[in-house]
Amino acid sequence: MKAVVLMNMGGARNEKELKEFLFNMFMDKRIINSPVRYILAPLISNFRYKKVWKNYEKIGGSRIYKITQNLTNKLKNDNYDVLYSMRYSKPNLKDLNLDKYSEILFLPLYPHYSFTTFQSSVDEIEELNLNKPYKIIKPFYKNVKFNEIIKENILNSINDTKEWNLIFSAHGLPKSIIKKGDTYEKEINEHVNILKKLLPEFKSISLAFQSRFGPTEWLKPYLHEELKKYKNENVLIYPISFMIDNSETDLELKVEYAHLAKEIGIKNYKVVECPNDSEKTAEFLKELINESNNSKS
Ligand SMILES: C=CC1=C(C)c2cc3[nH]c(cc4nc(cc5[nH]c(cc1n2)c(C)c5CCC(=O)O)C(CCC(=O)O)=C4C)c(C)c3C=C
Ligand SMILES: [Fe+2]
Ligand SMILES: [Fe+2]
Repeated sequence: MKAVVLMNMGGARNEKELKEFLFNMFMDKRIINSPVRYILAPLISNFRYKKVWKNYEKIGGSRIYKITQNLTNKLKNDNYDVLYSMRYSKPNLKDLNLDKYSEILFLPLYPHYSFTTFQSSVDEIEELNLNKPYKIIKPFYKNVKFNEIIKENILNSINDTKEWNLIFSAHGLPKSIIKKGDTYEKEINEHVNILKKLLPEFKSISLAFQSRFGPTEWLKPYLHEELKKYKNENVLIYPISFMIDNSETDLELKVEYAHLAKEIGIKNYKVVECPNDSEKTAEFLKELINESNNSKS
């Protein structure tokens, strides 16, 4: 029997899970590539989780689990089992009982490559030392079906596109990681260009980066700076880095940046849903899985 494993970052449904998530994230060499992580991971997780959980409570915890579980159920069929794993929270890949499968197809749910996301998932797969055939589906931001879903979600959120300024909000990344050869920024720019060509006319279309963390320089423009340009205007945000809604979209974009938008005097501020567990997303992923199962390498 074959298995397909959906892989995602993880998230927090309670305080304990948040502490674990933060600890595991900052212990990942793809996030902090120096032994200083052995000091920073316990420090950041211990000092941050209580304060951050107060914010997570506003959204009742992360939706990443529920949606990933629904998507997993929708993909189930007679030809292969479908499972999911989370990089920084349970179940981790090593917790799944993969021994019983003859072949495995891994599907990291990241549309773009980054050392910190896709490559970190590859690390996790390699650590399993599997002695059976397996494949890993590559980032899929160029996929036509995927981009049709994004287009549809954007257009279903508003009526007159010419009245709205569309901002693609990408999760940020430290510039130091890009300098080491991470292609994330390049792929995000390419993705924005693909989507621009598919979309009708908006008042404006731009790209900004959310979630800067710590004192170093991250990819720019920062979303909080970009928003300042739109006093008395309508702003529609599309969270371009994510397949599935999570605290970065439900809390950061829909609560925290929404609050900032109000302070700035933005007229209307809306955030588009991610592809999530819709029928169309399940169809798209089934196609991606079938293409991969039928390909040689
Ligand atoms: C050094 C810090 C971080 C890097 C680099 C980073 C990259 C990165 N993250 C995502 C997706 C998600 N991140 C999420 C939460 C989250 N991310 C960081 C830090 C970095 N992310 C922190 C500290 C947190 C926790 C929240 C907080 O304390 O502010 C999540 C959400 C999890 C959830 O609970 O729902 C996702 C998803 C991407 C795609 C990415 C690089 C491209
Ligand atoms: Fe993050
Ligand atoms: Fe964030």
